[in-house]
Amino acid sequence: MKYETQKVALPFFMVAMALFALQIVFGLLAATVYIAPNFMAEVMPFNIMRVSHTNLLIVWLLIGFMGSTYYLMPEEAEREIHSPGLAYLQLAIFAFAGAAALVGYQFGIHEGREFLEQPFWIKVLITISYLIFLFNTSMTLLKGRKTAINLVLMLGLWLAAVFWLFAFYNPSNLAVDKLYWWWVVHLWVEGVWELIMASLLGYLLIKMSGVDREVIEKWLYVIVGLSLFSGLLGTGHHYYWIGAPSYWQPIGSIFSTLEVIPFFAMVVFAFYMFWKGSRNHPNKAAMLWALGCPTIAFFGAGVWGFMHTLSFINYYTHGTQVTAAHGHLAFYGAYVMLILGIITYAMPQLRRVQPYNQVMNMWGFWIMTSAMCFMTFTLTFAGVVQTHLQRVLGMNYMEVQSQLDLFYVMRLGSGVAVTVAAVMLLYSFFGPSREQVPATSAPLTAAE
Ligand code: HEM
Ligand code: HEM
Ligand SMILES: [Fe+2]
Repeated sequence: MKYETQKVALPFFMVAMALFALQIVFGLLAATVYIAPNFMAEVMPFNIMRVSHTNLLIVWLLIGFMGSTYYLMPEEAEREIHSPGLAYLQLAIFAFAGAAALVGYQFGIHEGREFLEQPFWIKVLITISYLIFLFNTSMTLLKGRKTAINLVLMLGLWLAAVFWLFAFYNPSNLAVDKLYWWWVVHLWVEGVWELIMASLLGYLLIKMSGVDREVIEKWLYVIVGLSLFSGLLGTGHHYYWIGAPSYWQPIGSIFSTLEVIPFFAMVVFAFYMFWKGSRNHPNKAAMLWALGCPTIAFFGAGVWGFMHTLSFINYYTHGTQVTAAHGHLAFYGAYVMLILGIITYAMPQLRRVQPYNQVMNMWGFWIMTSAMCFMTFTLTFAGVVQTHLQRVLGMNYMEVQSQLDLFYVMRLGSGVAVTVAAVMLLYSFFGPSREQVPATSAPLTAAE
């Protein structure tokens, strides 16, 4: 760690991981309801488990993005963070807002609108915290060195704030409501968050592969261009059945198909850099995440997204378990693995015990990734059966659900495996350090 204020990232990573653990707990509860419908019905209805699960995911990913930004910004900008005090303050506000939302949900206080259920005043707190974060990191950037990595990262973070503003606009006409709802939900994960993903991956690749910055920067600009070009009009794949004009059928189908390209480019980018790179970085676990993230993102977002993105296919699959399968693998590959990778890379340096508990971390990687893939397969099979029975044969929804029990049991089983892997990862991040720096490994240079 070259700069003192990089350590600001540590509490962000700790809070993010605590919320990740909670997210998984709510996922397990919701998955149990699928098998035993009355499970906890009196204490916590399914919709509350679900909203807690999805909101915790988004909140911890955002906190993870913030921590990652604080971690890399000093190295990229070659100066200390503008104000560490502001960083701790905005984390406290954000964590308080997230916790208040979560507690409120348990009492049934929410505004509906999937993912944007937070009550108005909590949205305001989130906005304040995020603006402090943007101010703090932008000031650091403005006064320091500008690189493609920190510029693209900040662009992604700023654009995320711009689209977040549409969360405050909730028209009473349901069709118009949905139209703008997707400006947050789709344009984040299939637009501006991709800029965050590409730049954070670029950072890991520069650090670990030793490839020239110029090469990485060129790729970065291409990926940014491709993401925005395809992702903006790709929103049309959510406008098929909400009362929007019919020209969205071809526009949505064509542009969302193009969305696969930036995800593919990121896989090629990562493997090519490691293949070209000369450096033998000691943190093998972080390398595994840096390669695994774009790979699983390509399958989850690219392949599983394409599966149901053409309007004449989506006509049948819309809102079935196929969607849930895609939602899980895409979020996991693109954003969960990204943050886990950054933490795997940064933690040994933040704790000054480089590298450590790598074997445990890599087991966590393989178990969690296989379990998420297995969960995706079970939900995909469930979705295909559901689509056929419900949308082709016209069977009643609940009757169809009773045919899908086996898949739901297997989904819960893979959820248990994810939980085991999460415990291993948390131990590898925060537990006592096991491994010493092997004498033969490359010495840590300032470039680490
Ligand atoms: C990392 C990137 C992505 C993430 C995190 C993601 C996540 C999600 C989630 C959570 C949903 C469900 C939304 C809801 O109705 O509540 C969804 C829907 C959808 N996604 Fe993605 N997605 C990503 C990329 C893509 C890509 C690249 C494509 C196309 C190639 C795609 C195609 C779709 C389609 C067509 C739907 C609507 C499904 C339906 O009609 O029920 N997604 N996505
Ligand atoms: C890190 C991994 C995980 C991520 C990124 C994730 C993400 C998501 C997302 C985005 C949704 C909304 C899906 C949609 O609207 O289509 C969702 C719903 C859900 N997740 Fe997860 N999840 C994860 C882990 C788990 C685990 C371990 C379980 C437990 C088995 C689980 C069980 C569920 C259930 C039951 C739902 C509700 C599905 C429904 O409404 O039908 N998730 N998750
Ligand atoms: Fe989308």
